[in-house]
Amino acid sequence: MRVLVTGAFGNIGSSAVAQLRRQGHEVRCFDVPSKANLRRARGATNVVWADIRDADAVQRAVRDQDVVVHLAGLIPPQVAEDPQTARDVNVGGTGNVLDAVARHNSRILFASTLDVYGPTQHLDPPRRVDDPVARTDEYSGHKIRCEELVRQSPRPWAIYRFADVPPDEARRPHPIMFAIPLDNRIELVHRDDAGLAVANGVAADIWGGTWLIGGGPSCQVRYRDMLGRALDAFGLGALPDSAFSTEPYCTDWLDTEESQRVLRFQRHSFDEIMAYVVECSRPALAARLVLPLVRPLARRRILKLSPHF
Ligand SMILES: O=c1ccn([C@@H]2O[C@H](COP(=O)(O)OP(=O)(O)O[C@H]3O[C@H](CO)[C@@H](O)[C@H](O)[C@H]3O)[C@@H](O)[C@H]2O)c(=O)[nH]1
Repeated sequence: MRVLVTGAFGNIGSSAVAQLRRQGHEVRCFDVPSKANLRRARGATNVVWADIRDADAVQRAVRDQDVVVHLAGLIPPQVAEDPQTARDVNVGGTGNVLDAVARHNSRILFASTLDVYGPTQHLDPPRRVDDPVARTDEYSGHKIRCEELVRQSPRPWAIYRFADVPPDEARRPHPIMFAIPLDNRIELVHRDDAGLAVANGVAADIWGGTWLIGGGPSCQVRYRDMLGRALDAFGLGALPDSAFSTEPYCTDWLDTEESQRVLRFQRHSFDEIMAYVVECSRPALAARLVLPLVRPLARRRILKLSPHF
């Protein structure tokens, strides 16, 4: 199949592209020429460097494509930094893709998120596809609006709601890490499993459906487990509970039984995901050697990001 992937050099995108190509699909990559993307794209072929807000560029890229995997978008915490731009990219960009898909008789696989459920810790897990959605911030509002637009498409569509997909490079410390209560349920999915779900999906019977993409029961943990594992790996040790919010936050465990049955993508456990994350973000040897010396300073700098501490 000919598959256009927007946001092709992002976290999920780069894994999806590799696995689509491995499965024999003809992949065209669409992304913005940011420094990070140009670095990731070294040696890549069939690349369209353009902005998803550019309707003409999107039309040209979608022509002749059987499926569009639409991943291009801004995610938290960047969304909050410039909400108007984020809206133009996330909602406006999706509108451009939907227009092009309709014009060129293609299909759309749209990337959404479990954030659309809002805070759900007061409910029994897991979250299911038919649970109600609730806008709690800009990002969830964008994705809920995009899901509505996608469902109105005259062409075949599918929506993937992704759990947390840790990237293959260190997440910079940011105040958002303190916004999640430590006992919040959270589900992870390995980026290669997320990419495999995309690759397996384009030729599967997913159309007209919404699919939950999490790592499955072995990846359902508490935020405390996930963060603790990462902090320990860097020799930073646990941070005080009082640094973390107690306000409900939108992460939860997902019912992935049906998506796993159809997409066969869950290949990594929580332990394997965290080992991968630690490996990818491991500081250079020199930095590791001085880490014990700067540990108190590093902890203080991270804790300074907490509005609760
Ligand atoms: O103005 C912009 C901003 C970003 N991007 C691209 O969008 C992609 C975003 O990827 P990344 O930031 O690594 O996030 P992912 O974790 O891969 O996010 C995917 O999964 C999220 C749900 O977890 C979805 O919200 C996103 O749309 C989808 O790309 C990258 O290729 C960016 O270059 C654009 O094309 N235009």
